[in-house]
Amino acid sequence: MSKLEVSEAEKESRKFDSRLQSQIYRETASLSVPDETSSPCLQSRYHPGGLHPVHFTERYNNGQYRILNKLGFGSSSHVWLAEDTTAAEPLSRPLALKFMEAKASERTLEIEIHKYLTTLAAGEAGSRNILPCLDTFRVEGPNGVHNVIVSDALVFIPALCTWKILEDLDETDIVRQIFQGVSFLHENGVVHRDLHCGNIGIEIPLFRTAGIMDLTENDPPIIFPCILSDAVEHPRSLPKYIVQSSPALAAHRHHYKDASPLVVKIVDFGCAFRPGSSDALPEGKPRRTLTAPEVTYGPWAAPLVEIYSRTSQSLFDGATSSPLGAEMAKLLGPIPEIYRCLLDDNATLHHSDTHMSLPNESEDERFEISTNWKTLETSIVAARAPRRLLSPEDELDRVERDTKDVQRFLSLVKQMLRWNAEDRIQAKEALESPFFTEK
Ligand SMILES: Nc1ncnc2c1ncn2[C@@H]1O[C@H](COP(=O)(O)OP(=O)(O)OP(=O)(O)O)[C@@H](O)[C@H]1O
Repeated sequence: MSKLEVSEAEKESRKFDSRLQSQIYRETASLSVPDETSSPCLQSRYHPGGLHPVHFTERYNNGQYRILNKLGFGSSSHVWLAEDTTAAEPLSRPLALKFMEAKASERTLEIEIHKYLTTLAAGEAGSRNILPCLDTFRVEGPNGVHNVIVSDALVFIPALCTWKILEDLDETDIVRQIFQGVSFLHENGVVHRDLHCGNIGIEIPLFRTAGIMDLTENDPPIIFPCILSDAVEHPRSLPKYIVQSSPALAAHRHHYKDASPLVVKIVDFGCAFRPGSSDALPEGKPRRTLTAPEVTYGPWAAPLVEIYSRTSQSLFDGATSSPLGAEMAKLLGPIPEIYRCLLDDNATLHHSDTHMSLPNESEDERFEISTNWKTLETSIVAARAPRRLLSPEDELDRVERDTKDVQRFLSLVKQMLRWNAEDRIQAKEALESPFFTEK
């Protein structure tokens, strides 16, 4: 790189810093404080064993990665947007740095599995649907030693739902690529165990070509200073300010208009494990509403329904008046004896038998279940109505087209929602389903 180029890059970076400073205080004045920045949250997350206090423009890994914004947070980490200051490309590619809590960093299975998947033959069908781990390093700070995983920054399904961008994308292709990724994981002996929409990222070609500045142009960081009334000195374990997560890479719909070929990337191997290996089952708890009943952790068909209905609403919410088991029974049929404890939301299931005899459905129950599937079909077709107003004729055509699609989609979902694990369709078989082949 020539001297001139270096100074141009520096200039750009200074421009960004001053833009950041002026935005920070303007934004904090006008916004209400979101959950992640509230003080109980602060106290519970920044302490020895907890999160590392990360600040803008800090550099990590011997100065290589420079922090620009916050992308998100999960149960055991927070994820930051960064650039690689040593990269040879003229435009910085957006990177995600996942800083794990110090306590969670003692368990290294996530990194081990992530690296293992990254090293598997690139090009193997489905491997491109797993987010590669580009680098890892460790940071020592006031709260302990933290593992950091570096990967490409992506945009996630919940953000696409919020911006109402999913309808501009080919959702069938998204669902197909999720199956390809899951099939790749299973063929390589890895079970993800926490497949929710927040772990399904999308990469569009623009992410590789535009550079960080363009991708985040209208998305200045929003921060909330940490003002501690009774603290004489600011504790080192706490950050000086909390940054609101900003998942907005290229937040404008026109960026997604010609977004193909978009690539789905499955992320977060914090709950993943390799059955049959000597790995201990990770401590992380997947969401009850999404994972299979035999592990009290239910069917991953749920995030697919969120995508296809474009609502970001889970198939089973687990928060209504009826317990999770009763919600599932409305679609899967009478609850087998062995799962009756799912009728008590606080109960935990202690068995690993995946085959059981199913109770017979009465005529009334059969009718009720098929009505419930019909209701689900109607609600997904309605939720798929486009933003722009259609003429009555066009709306009729749309409903007819979507009804056929949704019926094919739900017939696949039905094959995933079975009490007996052995009766469920495998990810590989699903790729041959009419939902994909008859489109
Ligand atoms: N590569 C990435 N690019 C952009 N944002 C990301 C990336 N990876 C993670 N995020 C954001 O950070 C959030 C948390 O990440 P992740 O799920 O890996 O953390 P976690 O602590 O393991 O969370 P949980 O176990 O609660 O799912 C994601 O839901 C997403 O919003």
